[in-house]
Amino acid sequence: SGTSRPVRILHHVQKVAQYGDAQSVLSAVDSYCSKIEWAMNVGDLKGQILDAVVLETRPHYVLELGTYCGYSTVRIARLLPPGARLFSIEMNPQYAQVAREIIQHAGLDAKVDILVGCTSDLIPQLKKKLDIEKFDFVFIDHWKVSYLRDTKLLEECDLLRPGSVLLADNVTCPGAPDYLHYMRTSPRYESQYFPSRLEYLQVEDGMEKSVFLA
Ligand SMILES: O=c1[nH]cnc2c(O)c(F)c(-c3ccc(F)cc3)cc12
Ligand SMILES: [Mg+2]
Repeated sequence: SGTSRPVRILHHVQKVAQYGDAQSVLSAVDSYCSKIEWAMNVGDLKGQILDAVVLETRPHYVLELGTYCGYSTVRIARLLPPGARLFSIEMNPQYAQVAREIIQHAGLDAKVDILVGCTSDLIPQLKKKLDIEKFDFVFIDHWKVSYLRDTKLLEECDLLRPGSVLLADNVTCPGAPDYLHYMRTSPRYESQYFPSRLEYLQVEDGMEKSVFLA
């Protein structure tokens, strides 16, 4: 087929979702991906855990690792107060472009910046580039083998403060065992597992919430 899966998702959103209505954008993605073709969005079940953690954290500065089509970006940004900012890093330029258009359709583009590149290259540049001191909330949803490396990079770049919350998707499926072990044994974090299901399927998955202590 000529188009990519993300482009087909974007076209569905543009066809059925109400412009400026973030919830209708989320519903359009979820209905497309549960009925027509699966895609690696965090989905509605794990999305409800994400919502709860964002509401509880009330973050001003948010970092997302892994944008894909922007589903979780919309999910988070719709809950942010005016003035809060979300920076999302995506290494695939095609994904990033689709995400920008889905985020714009949701009316949330003023709160969101998508940075195209590799997390290991961009994380060390964030303080200088964004004039940001620390992130209050980090959503980790890019590639399981990079979860631990990038978390250590956030620590080394002094981008976390006591109370910063990290939430990681897919810690059970596909799984990030080294990340889980680090978070559950490090004295620098208070970690908690939220069991759930893989997006659009009956397979077990879960999210790990970790609070940086110092
Ligand atoms: O690579 C990923 N990045 C971010 N999120 C993912 C995800 O939520 C998945 F379910 C999956 C996934 C893909 C294939 C499977 F069989 C199971 C899970 C992958 C990712
Ligand atoms: Mg995921």
